[in-house]
Amino acid sequence: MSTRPVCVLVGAPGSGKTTVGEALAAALGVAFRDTDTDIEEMAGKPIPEIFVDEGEEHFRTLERAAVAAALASHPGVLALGGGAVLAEETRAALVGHTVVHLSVELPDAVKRIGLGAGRPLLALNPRATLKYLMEQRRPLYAEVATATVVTDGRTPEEIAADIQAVLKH
Ligand SMILES: Nc1ncnc2c1ncn2[C@@H]1O[C@H](COP(=O)(O)OP(=O)(O)O)[C@@H](O)[C@H]1O
Ligand SMILES: O=C(O)C1=C[C@@H](OP(=O)(O)O)[C@@H](O)[C@H](O)C1
Ligand SMILES: [Mg+2]
Repeated sequence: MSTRPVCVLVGAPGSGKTTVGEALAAALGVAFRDTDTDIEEMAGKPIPEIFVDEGEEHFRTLERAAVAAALASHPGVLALGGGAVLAEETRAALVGHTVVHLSVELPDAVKRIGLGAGRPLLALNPRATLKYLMEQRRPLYAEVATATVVTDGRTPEEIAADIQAVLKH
């Protein structure tokens, strides 16, 4: 059996990578993995605590390692954290994989994220920070994606069905 993910999900915080990834994996009958969960297991603490105790740079180091490990070993659906594509090493590692960009515009992302609970980068001024992050990262998501699926105004199940259609092509 292949050890490559059937699909890697990238996109901004609030695009639904974790939620849609779980629905997609269930629909396909494969395992779901989220690098944020792997990082929390590696560090032995939740992501906000990693940011407080060791800082973002350390989180990014763990994230590069978690993504590389999962790309090499996870045969199911893989969701990355929204900032994983900031690393050139990770963008290079994604070449050759089936990478779906879940796109979301600011209004839906803000509604879904709320006050940014559990997302340390969005703890202060979530709307303005999210706007900045989305503008900074949009070209990076486009660079790594082999397909883009629009999520605004759609349910996770509808989005998962769209991704399944993409995977059949
Ligand atoms: N298509 C959607 N429509 C409405 N709410 C959604 C949708 N996708 C995700 N959500 C909600 O938005 C929040 C963030 O979703 P999540 O899957 O954690 O996004 P990501 O992993 O991309 O940051 C969660 O509360 C989730 O229930
Ligand atoms: O955008 C980011 O830099 C981050 C997004 C989060 O994942 P989600 O995109 O799943 O929220 C998580 O990896 C961490 O809080 C940093
Ligand atoms: Mg997530």
